[in-house]
Amino acid sequence: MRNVKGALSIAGTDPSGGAGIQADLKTFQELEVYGMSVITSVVAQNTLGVKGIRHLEASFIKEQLESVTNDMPVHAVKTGMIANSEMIEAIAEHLRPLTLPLCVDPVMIAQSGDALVDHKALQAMRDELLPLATIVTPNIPEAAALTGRSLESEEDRYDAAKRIVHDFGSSSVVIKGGHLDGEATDLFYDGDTFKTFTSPRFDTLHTHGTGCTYAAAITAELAKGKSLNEAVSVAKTFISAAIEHTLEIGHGQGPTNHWAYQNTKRKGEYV
Ligand SMILES: Nc1ncnc2c1ncn2[C@@H]1O[C@H](COP(=O)(O)OP(=O)(O)O)[C@@H](O)[C@H]1O
Ligand SMILES: Cc1ncc(COP(=O)(O)O)c(N)n1
Repeated sequence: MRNVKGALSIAGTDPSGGAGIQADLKTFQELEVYGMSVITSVVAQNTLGVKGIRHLEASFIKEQLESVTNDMPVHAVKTGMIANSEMIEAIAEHLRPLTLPLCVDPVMIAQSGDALVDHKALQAMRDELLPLATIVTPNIPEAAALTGRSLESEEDRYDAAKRIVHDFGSSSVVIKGGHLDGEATDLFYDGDTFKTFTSPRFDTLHTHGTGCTYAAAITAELAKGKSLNEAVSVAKTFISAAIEHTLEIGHGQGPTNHWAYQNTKRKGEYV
């Protein structure tokens, strides 16, 4: 078998292609990692919002997981939208013995404001999934929901990062700064040191799937054996290019540009 690195996304779908499984597979491919996917929920959504959701049974999610991990080269895993505690428990039970690098993107609501998971899932996320996470990637509202505290100040963000690592057991966390004002600054903490990753804030409405894409880029880099610091650094560059060179498609909050990173790297500038 050739030295192929593989990444598995366990998430919901987005038929408009900008978020969920679809965004993850595009991101894995752009970072030259073989992408695989297990679907948790089928979502009818686009750049204007969520119209409907059909959840798959936890037992069938387990069957999908077994199909992939019993046969294919999985070097890192990402979890995205997981709608209820039964799914979370089944996924955690399968992942626990595999001890693979795991990026947990604690998806709760879509950019449109539509809820994607039920409230019981939050406790299961804390109890079952966060202790397995190599890194967890909440945005500001998700970090507030996980810690049960509001994140108004910079100090609140530092405290939330410490709580997620020291109380919930994740090896590291990056609290994403998309919901802040000013520069787009993400706060990384690995239980020992803090590090910020900053980019200019691009003035655009089209940020559908930014969190998914960012977490998928981290997962792809972990699959290649990169360190957490290197993985987050590449993901930041990847998502910044994807937002800056927006495609301006869809009638609402459009998707990011998943090929902007490679295009810019190959040509020195985006062409
Ligand atoms: N307008 C923007 N300009 C530049 N970077 C952004 C912008 N919005 C979000 N980001 C970056 O995109 C990544 C995803 O963050 P965020 O949008 O907060 O996640 P989510 O989609 O989960 O809400 C982070 O690195 C964040 O800093
Ligand atoms: C299946 C699925 N997963 C996640 C999101 C959140 O996307 P965003 O990154 O815009 O918050 C979404 N809209 N749909």
